[in-house]
Amino acid sequence: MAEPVLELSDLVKNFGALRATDHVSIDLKPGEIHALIGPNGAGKSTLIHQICGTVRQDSGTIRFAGQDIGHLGVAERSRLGLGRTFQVSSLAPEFSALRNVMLAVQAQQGTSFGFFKPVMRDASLIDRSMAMLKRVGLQDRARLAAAELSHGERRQLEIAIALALNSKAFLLDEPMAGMGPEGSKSLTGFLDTLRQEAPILLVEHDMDAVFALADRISVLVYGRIIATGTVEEIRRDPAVRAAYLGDHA
Ligand SMILES: Nc1ncnc2c1ncn2[C@@H]1O[C@H](COP(=O)(O)OP(=O)(O)OP(=O)(O)O)[C@@H](O)[C@H]1O
Repeated sequence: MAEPVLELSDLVKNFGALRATDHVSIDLKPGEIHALIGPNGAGKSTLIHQICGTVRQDSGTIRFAGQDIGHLGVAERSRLGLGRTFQVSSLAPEFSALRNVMLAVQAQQGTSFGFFKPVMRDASLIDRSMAMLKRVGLQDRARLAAAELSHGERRQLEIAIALALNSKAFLLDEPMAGMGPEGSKSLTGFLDTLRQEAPILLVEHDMDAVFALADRISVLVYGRIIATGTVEEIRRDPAVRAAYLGDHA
């Protein structure tokens, strides 16, 4: 059995009297898409934030690529290869798609805003960033400002950035949100190929996408994992049906 790329053990996070993460243990194995589903306010985003370091856990451990990362900052985790996209976009809206990718790569390399090598003249950086835009199908939109891209294209751009950062795992927080049926369908197809690059922890409410993509699903309710299993196991699970899936199953 392959070692997990990412492993959360007994993670706890309280916001005052509210326990948002209640002894959560899940892992992400090479090549898989592990979906995290659950009702609004169940604690899915809080969990993603703990993995990438924007929220610090009260107790429990987070192992990534063979090391304990629970004490590391956001930038260090990103440098180790944790690629993430958020519900709220982290793109620079006035910069071109290409420049957004280039800045992310530069920041990761720790060479940001060098005086001696202006970013837009760094040919190898441009080539690498263009290759990533091509990978997500945005090569013809490279010169447009991020603000001019459609919602779906901005999501693709965030994934291009995660790819450019040589991510060893992708954390995707509701990538289908705000997409029409066509957009969701094409993103589902894309995510299916993305798993070849690195495994994906996918927070998603779109159950069609989850059922189409997930190798395993974990169900979070009031901060606790109530079940982890294959699509079929989760669809059949009476506790999951009662707490979340209902008619979706
Ligand atoms: N910084 C914070 N301070 C206090 N409470 C918070 C904070 N962040 C989240 N919470 C609370 O923690 C709980 C879990 O929220 P979280 O956003 O993680 O849920 P979610 O499963 O991602 O929901 P959704 O599906 O709506 O995105 C909620 O009750 C929320 O109000």
